[in-house]
Amino acid sequence: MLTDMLVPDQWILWEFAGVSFPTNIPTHPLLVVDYELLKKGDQKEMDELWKAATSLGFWYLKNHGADENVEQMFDMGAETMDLSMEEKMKYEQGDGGSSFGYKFAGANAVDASGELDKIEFINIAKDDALAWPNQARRTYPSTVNNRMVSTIVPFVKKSLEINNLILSVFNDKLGLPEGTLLKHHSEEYSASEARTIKAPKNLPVGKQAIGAHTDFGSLSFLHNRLGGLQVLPPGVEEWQYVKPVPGHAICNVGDALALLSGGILRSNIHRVFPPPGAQAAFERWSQVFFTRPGNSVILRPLSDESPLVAEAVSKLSDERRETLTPGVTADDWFNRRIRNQRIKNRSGPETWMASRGTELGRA
Ligand SMILES: O=C(O)CCC(=O)C(=O)O
Ligand SMILES: [Fe+2]
Repeated sequence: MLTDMLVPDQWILWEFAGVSFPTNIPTHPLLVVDYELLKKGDQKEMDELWKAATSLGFWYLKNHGADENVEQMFDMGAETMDLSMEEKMKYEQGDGGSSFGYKFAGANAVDASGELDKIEFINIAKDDALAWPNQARRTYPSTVNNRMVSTIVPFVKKSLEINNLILSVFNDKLGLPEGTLLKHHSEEYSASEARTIKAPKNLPVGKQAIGAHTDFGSLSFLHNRLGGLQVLPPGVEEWQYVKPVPGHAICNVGDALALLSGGILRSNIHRVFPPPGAQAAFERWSQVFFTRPGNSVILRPLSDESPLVAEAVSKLSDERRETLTPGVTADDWFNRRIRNQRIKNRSGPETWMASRGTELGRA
């Protein structure tokens, strides 16, 4: 098993050469999937992707061709975060359960105690990027508008191409009628979005920058440069860092695909800590594209469309089957999770519990 995992002993930092990831902390290797091979329909590569997505639910993706787009997104993010707080707050996502727009650091809880998150981010709806210069969902700061054509639309399109190919591989592996998963993700407005995240430097050691969570949507295409991301792998009691590796995106399955696949695809819990060791002295930037189902898609296992899903569901405990069959729309699922994370909506630990997805038992 270990032979086909990447365990990088030697790697250089993306932007901060000379300040290396500590060697004395627990890390978790990920399988590596080659996007170029996936595109060619390489069977072995598709098997590798399937293995990763059904075991940990996280993998590295190389040869994705998006690095330049990501660097431009970081530039857009820096320009946006440099705006005055007053300006940024004009575009804040608010407490109603929508995630598009700006989120200030401390707007969300990171756990049941109500401790505050440490990151700010800007979320741009896929629907707005694709509708530009028309507005689909909301307005954005000038720093976003100015880079919509040069930076954001290309990043969104590239991310969609990649995540859609991965969806089509999953569609085949699950034995779903051709185009089922794509249809569930591209026929109507959705919560799909690009997110640029900034964590300030010198955060208090041992505090969560982003609380433990499973991702809300279907697929996350993540790019970070400094350590901090941690996963809690199945059967393990210790959180482990995922190393950022040059040229390798980090991809993971979110709750929506776990639900639609009857738990065959794994949505694994993760969180973000301040960068480890000497890396803590730097700002931490990450860039994500989240593919999420169309707003009206009902989240429940696609048993009627796939014997494989039906069989998986038949083997689940009653409790697990219930968790995986919320039977609500993707819009409601997403809105509930976002809304109950917002500290303004908190009445007590129960608000945090109401923000949970498939983490139950592991969070
Ligand atoms: O910043 C990271 O490395 C991960 C971010 C993340 O998990 C998220 O935004 O859902
Ligand atoms: Fe996440």
